[in-house]
Amino acid sequence: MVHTPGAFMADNSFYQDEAFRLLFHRLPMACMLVDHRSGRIIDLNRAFHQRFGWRPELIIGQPERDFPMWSDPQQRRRLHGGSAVGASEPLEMLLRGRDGTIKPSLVSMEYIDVGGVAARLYTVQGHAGSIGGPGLPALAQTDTALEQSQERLRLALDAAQMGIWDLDLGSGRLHASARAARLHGFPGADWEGTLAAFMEDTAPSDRRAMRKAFVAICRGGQQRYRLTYRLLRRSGEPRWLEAIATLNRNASGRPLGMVGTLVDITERRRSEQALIDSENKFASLFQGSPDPYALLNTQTHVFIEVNRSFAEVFGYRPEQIIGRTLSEIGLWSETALADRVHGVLATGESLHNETMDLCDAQRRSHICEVSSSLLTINRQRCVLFGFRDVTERKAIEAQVKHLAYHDALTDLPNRILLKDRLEQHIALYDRHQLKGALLFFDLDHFKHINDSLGHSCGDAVLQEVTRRLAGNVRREDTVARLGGDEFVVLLSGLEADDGSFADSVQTTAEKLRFVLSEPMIIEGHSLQLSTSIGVALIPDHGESPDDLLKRADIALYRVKEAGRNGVAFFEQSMQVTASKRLVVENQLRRALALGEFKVYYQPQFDSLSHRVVGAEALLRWEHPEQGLIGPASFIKVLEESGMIIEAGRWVLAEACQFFSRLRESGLVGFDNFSLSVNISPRQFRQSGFVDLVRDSIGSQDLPPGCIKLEITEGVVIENISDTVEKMQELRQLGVSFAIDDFGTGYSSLSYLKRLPLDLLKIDQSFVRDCASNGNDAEIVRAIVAIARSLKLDMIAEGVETEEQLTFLRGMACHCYQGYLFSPPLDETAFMDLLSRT
Ligand SMILES: Nc1nc2c(ncn2[C@@H]2O[C@@H]3COP(=O)(O)O[C@H]4[C@@H](O)[C@H](n5cnc6c(=O)[nH]c(N)nc65)O[C@@H]4COP(=O)(O)O[C@H]3[C@H]2O)c(=O)[nH]1
Repeated sequence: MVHTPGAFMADNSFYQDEAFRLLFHRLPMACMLVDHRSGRIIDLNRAFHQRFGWRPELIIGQPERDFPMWSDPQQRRRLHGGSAVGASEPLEMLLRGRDGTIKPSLVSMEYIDVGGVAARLYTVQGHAGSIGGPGLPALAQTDTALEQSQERLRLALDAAQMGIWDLDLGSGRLHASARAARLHGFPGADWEGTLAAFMEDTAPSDRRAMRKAFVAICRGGQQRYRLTYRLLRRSGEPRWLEAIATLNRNASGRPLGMVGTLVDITERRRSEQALIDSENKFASLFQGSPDPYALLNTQTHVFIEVNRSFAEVFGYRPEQIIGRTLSEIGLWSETALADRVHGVLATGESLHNETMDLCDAQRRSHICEVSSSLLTINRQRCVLFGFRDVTERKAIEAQVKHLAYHDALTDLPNRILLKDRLEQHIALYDRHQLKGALLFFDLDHFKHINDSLGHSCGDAVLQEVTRRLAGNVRREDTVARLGGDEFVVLLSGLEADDGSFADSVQTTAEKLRFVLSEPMIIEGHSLQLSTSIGVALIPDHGESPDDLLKRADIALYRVKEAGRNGVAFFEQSMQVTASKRLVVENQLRRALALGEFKVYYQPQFDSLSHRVVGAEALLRWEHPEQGLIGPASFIKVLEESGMIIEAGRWVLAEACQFFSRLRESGLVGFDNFSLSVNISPRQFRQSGFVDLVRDSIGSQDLPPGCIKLEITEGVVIENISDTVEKMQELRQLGVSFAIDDFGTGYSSLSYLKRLPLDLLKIDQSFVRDCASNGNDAEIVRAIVAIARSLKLDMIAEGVETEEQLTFLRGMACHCYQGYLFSPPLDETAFMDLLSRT
């Protein structure tokens, strides 16, 4: 390695003591300083350069043994052969100048301590001439030369702000130069007095230490010593002084006196202390940090230090890791990452929160954000690595991402992921002439399970359905849940060439339907599901995910319409029906906006008192071209499209206003007439329904008891507890309830018992043949018995004949509505009828 002087000096940071360097260069004798450990030349002084012509910038950093100055290597070895400590005897040597001349010189070598580092100081004290060169005149030791030399030394000491002193051990008198005296707080010029007087302000503990050291020096063979001590000045801070002294002995080794220098090192101490403080701060930050940290040597790639958190996170004890290399530990298991980190150490490049996969002692993976910075600690260049373990955070992020594309309950792909896969599959099928199918599943009457057995049971059913579907399709197929009880299966990569493609889809769909229909035991309940499946073939039925989903849904709608529990493939005609439905929907929306709806009223007649006791409000559509249309053809569309909410609100308001007009006309009273209004399931479930009823009735100042709400089984089945709660709230206002179509659906007696009902309507489907069909007669009888036992009023609807009425009256059911008495009438006709009866 080639050392440039600048680089070598920078490396020898100990050689930064400005005072020493000044003194070194001002010394009158030629001096050379060598780093004892490396053997490299640290510095040559000015006198050396002048005497031998060697230029410091070419010499500094070179190995001293190769210095061409040594003309005779044996002489050099002799010089080194002396004691390993202290100073060598002066040796006459022949030294070579830069111009090649050989100069006889008196050379001595001394081991000294420079800033805590062992160094060799070569001193050339004089020479007697030169051989083979231009030759210099011999230097006589004249007084003038001595004076000049002393003056130079004084200047050097001044420049280094050093005082000098000497102590005569015989007399105990100490002589201090003016600067040394000033350093001890004595004013004026040179000082002379006793050692005790000079040291008076020295801190007592330091004085004791000095005394001990002095005794040890006198007894031992050591000649030079260095001491630091504090002066406790009355004014201000204590000052730190450093004394470097040489002990003079006589020929028999008895100490005679001492000479030495004195320098104020308070500032140096302060900066040293500041450095220690900063190192302590660094150490406590390093150790106390919750994040793992490791310090590595840039050259050897050895771990110098790791903190507590590092040990905890990566499972190593510090002693298992400190002193070992990066490669030995294998913290970065991936070769590419390890190479990157070796690169960071080599170049000093810094990392900033770079995500890396690391391995702990148990070879477990830790995802960490790694940062690094280059530092110099104890003159060693090292890289500090900081690790933030983000394994958990990354796992959460991955989970959040997973949740965005999966259904939380079943962990199946959700609509977004399904559409994404569908998109990819469509493109793939197109390229490879393959086909696929989209199966849209709806669990028939799943709501019943949720409502009657609770949501946890419903969830368990959905999970079981997931298991069955996933377990009965191929790995390349996708099972997705779109929400609620809607599942989709994407059958992929089917061969397109033979005509049996649709058949095989049909077979798979039937198989899945069968699999789902197998009984399941959920939370102790034995359940059996039936499923409706709508199928869209890819690419036959659509080329985009949205089209395919829509068409599979249309096919599913068809299955539901046909009574559920079946499979239907999409057909173009279904699209036509769906489109027609859409047209009707648009027309209805228009009708609502343009006020084409009307309310008709069908009287309810008490055959016992021969009085009209109420009426049912029935919706009609006055179509501009088709005339008056009954609700049977459009009420379902209103319900499914959600328009029933607005239409229902309008009917309720109309009915209340009509009642108010009837009342004003004096045709009815609050206590002898009630108006029934049909409430659809969707309308009943909407939030704010109770307020809507209260406001509609209140706006006409009607007593709530004159309005009767007719609900169907659909309302009850959806959510019994919510239904009961809402009914009770309205009941408290005074509103009464009738249950329409009782017995036609799934509602059970237990439901009926829980509902706060007032009136039970006998459905016209039972009334129609009650006089001629024994079964229907029995049903009517049973319904009448139930109503009676539950203390409910009764009314029969759809009564068209006297026979029916006679039968009903025989059952003690006297109230009825039907064509026998009157069809539904518009407002005017209804008022006419009232005024006539
Ligand atoms: N065959 C026969 N039918 C008779 C006889 N007497 C009355 N009807 C019809 O029977 C239906 C009785 O109404 P619903 O059972 O509540 O059945 C209603 C009700 O469920 C629903 N509906 C009517 N208006 C509304 C409304 O404003 N809102 C809601 N949500 N549903 C309504 O539409 C259904 C059908 O209503 P409409 O077509 O008006 O049909 C009415 C009425 O015209 C008769 O003697 N023989």
